[in-house]
Amino acid sequence: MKMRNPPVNSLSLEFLTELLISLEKLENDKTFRGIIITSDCPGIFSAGLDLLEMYGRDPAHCAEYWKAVQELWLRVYLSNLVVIGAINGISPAGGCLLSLSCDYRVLANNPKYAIGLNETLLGIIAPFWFKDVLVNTIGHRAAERALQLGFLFPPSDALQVGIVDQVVPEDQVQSTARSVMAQWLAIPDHARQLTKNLVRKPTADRLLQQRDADIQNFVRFISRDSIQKSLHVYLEKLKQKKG
Ligand SMILES: CC/C=C\C/C=C\C/C=C\C/C=C/C(=O)SCCNC(=O)CCNC(=O)[C@H](O)C(C)(C)COP(=O)(O)OP(=O)(O)OC[C@H]1O[C@@H](n2cnc3c(N)ncnc32)[C@H](O)[C@@H]1OP(=O)(O)O
Repeated sequence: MKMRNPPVNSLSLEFLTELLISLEKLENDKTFRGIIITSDCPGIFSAGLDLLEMYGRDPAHCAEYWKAVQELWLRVYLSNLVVIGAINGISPAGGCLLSLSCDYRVLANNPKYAIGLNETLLGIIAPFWFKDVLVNTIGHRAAERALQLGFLFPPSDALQVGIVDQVVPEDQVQSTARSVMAQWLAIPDHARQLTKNLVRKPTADRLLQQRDADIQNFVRFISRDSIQKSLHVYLEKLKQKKG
């Protein structure tokens, strides 16, 4: 699955909906046993959640958006398919969550391709289920530092901390992802799927048990004047960077 939402593969409501529909189709087609998620935007896996879906929007829109974000995460995280991330670009915040929700992550060795939950740098916080997935992946202490400081790990650090499973030369990302897929597909589906569910369900259940409350919390938080101001400042910084 090649993500194509130029210029930066931001996860807008429309793009999330497209991804959800595509994933559902693949899940329902029994001829598919695995997917490799990668990007068609040069140098960018995904810029994460679309800031314009959270800035200057009314509460109803924010609620609809957050529901779609939850939905995509649950679908990827709990997918019965083998999901491999072929991460061929930078993947901050929501882009990192998407990567972390794969069963295996292969990152291209380019110092620009940083990965991490950088929410605090935007003046916002990573929701508890983003945090849970990071803690599950790199452990409590490393996650505590990474989350507070908004670390974006370059490939060598990403491998060391375990946020990705493999770092390979850029031209080998897709072929490596395909070899990894072959290894994973050698395992009988029912055994692998039940095991995946056993490991991941408790984390997913934490959100499933309070989805509506999570949406309300998000809407309340994102609608605060101070948070809207932080988003404004961050968006201005992105604009000014262009010069
Ligand atoms: C109680 C608590 C309850 C709940 C929790 C509450 C809140 C938490 C909510 C959400 C968590 C947030 C998760 C996220 O994912 S936030 C997004 C994080 N993403 C980033 O920080 C990346 C920002 N982008 C960049 O750093 C660069 O754009 C990038 C390195 C990806 C690419 O750089 P490049 O130089 O190639 O392109 P740019 O010129 O910077 O960008 C082109 C164009 O795209 C716009 N852009 C970039 N990123 C985003 C984005 N994430 N959303 C929307 N738009 C984006 C950028 O502004 C440019 O636009 P334009 O100037 O109009 O061309």
